Amino acid sequence: MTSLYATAENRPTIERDVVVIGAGPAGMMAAYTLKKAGKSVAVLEARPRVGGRTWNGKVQDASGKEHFIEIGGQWISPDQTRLIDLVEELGLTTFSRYREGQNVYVAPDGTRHTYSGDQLPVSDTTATEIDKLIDLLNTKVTEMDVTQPWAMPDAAQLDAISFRDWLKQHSDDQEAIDNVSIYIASGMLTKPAHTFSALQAILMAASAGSFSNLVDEDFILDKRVVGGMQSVSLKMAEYLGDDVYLSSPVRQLDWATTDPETADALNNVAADVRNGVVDDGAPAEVTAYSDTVIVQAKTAVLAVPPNLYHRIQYVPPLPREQMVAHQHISMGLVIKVHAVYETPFWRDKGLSGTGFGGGRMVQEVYDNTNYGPNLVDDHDAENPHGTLVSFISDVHAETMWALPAKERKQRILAELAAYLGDEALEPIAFFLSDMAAEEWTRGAYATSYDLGGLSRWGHLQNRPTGSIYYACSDIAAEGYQHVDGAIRQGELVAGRILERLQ
Ligand SMILES: Cc1cc2nc3c(=O)[nH]c(=O)nc-3n(C[C@H](O)[C@H](O)[C@H](O)COP(=O)(O)OP(=O)(O)OC[C@H]3O[C@@H](n4cnc5c(N)ncnc54)[C@H](O)[C@@H]3O)c2cc1C
Repeated sequence: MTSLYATAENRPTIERDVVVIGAGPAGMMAAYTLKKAGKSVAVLEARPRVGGRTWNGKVQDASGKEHFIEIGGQWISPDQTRLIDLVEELGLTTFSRYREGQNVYVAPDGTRHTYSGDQLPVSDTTATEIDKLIDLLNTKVTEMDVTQPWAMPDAAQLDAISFRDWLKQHSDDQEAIDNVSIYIASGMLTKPAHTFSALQAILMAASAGSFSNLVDEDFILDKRVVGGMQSVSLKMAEYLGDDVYLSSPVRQLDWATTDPETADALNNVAADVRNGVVDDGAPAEVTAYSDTVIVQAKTAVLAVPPNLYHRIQYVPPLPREQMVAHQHISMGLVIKVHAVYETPFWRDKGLSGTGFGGGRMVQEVYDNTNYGPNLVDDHDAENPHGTLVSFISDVHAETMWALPAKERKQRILAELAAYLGDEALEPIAFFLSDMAAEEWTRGAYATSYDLGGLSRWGHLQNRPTGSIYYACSDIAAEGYQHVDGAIRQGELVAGRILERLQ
């Protein structure tokens, strides 16, 4: 079969052992591991940069000074050991998030309370309910094998009930539910708690080791990479050199021959791969057609988020179960808010910059001041600036994008002021990360299944299709939806491919 992409002229055709599609942390790690093991690779990346959802960015203040920000993923937690080791191997260093002083809690009635430690300053009854829900979730985590959540004995039941309704089954304290819910709904999956299942929520917690780890912001938001998380992919790109092809979206992937037995002459249906491909994962001939280069290889790594699988035309089409499953995976939605101030004024007031408020538009805020210097081009100089980061998830994000820019900014800054005081109303620079507007991502932070989808189709997500291997943080076990998960996935598929290419 031919198509526009297969027949377009003026592109070189190259041959490699493996073609990697997507230069996010997962694709880069796969290519880096394969090349170190002596295999030839080509990485085809749609964007004009590597790093995917990790992105070292800048924002300008009124005087023209540029301040460093991380538009995408940035934090590393202590359990994310594969990423921690890689950061060291690549010669990068990390620094800790500022967390000295009191945290702030804004209660449902709008009252503001300061506190220290993990325990939110709520009533004793609500505190007991929160502890009960956390214990329940921790128990469910111990029952789950994070590499196969669908195999949990009650997987189907847990996947048939929304996380919100599951919490409601176990508590009637709305403040407790809101404050437990934020760690997974707005805080991680960035979808409303009624749109994903309890099983999906338990997977999120299990992938971080326990639900308690998600609640502990000192754990989950522990460290950042000096110079930004995108540096991890940039360093691997240095090693890969000319093997990375930027601005090269893959439009078509030829991966198998059709199965003549499935042709239906009576209804004029051409042969397809409905019977599946025997020996999935075995090397075969694949051809990836991108805008700048055509790569012929023995195997392909599809390292793009699952919501974008359908952007590629597969020849022949993928087997029916994959085509069905992929329709039930979607991106969450979150705005990452960056506000830069003359100084980290909250520190002078004895505040850490950390704030929580379950049910509010801005449910979490943190001190995100950079390591040492904050200016993009002034790496050695000390400077006084401070940065806050906060997040606006799902329906709240939609509400914000519907507003005129000026009103949107005022509404968001008023939320920051509710936590840290009126000084928050006057940033010198302000930026909203909007990965939903990025054609090659289309949301944030990551993808998850519809209600019922994980137990039904999860078992397919890591299984190769013919000679196509899948790698992405969104189908990871440990480190699910995080850079660590992407790195683990890249390394895992590289290992499997190396075994098959022997
Ligand atoms: C705002 C935000 C904040 C986050 N915060 C954190 C955090 O603090 N800590 C953390 O660990 N994680 C965080 N994450 C998640 C983390 O960034 C992702 O889990 C990680 O980047 C996923 O890596 P990946 O390689 O699997 O996918 P991606 O990073 O999405 O990379 C996929 C790549 O594939 C490319 N691509 C897509 N389609 C094609 C095609 N057809 N042809 C060629 N290339 C294609 C894309 O351009 C992209 O470069 C955050 C994410 C966002 C968006």
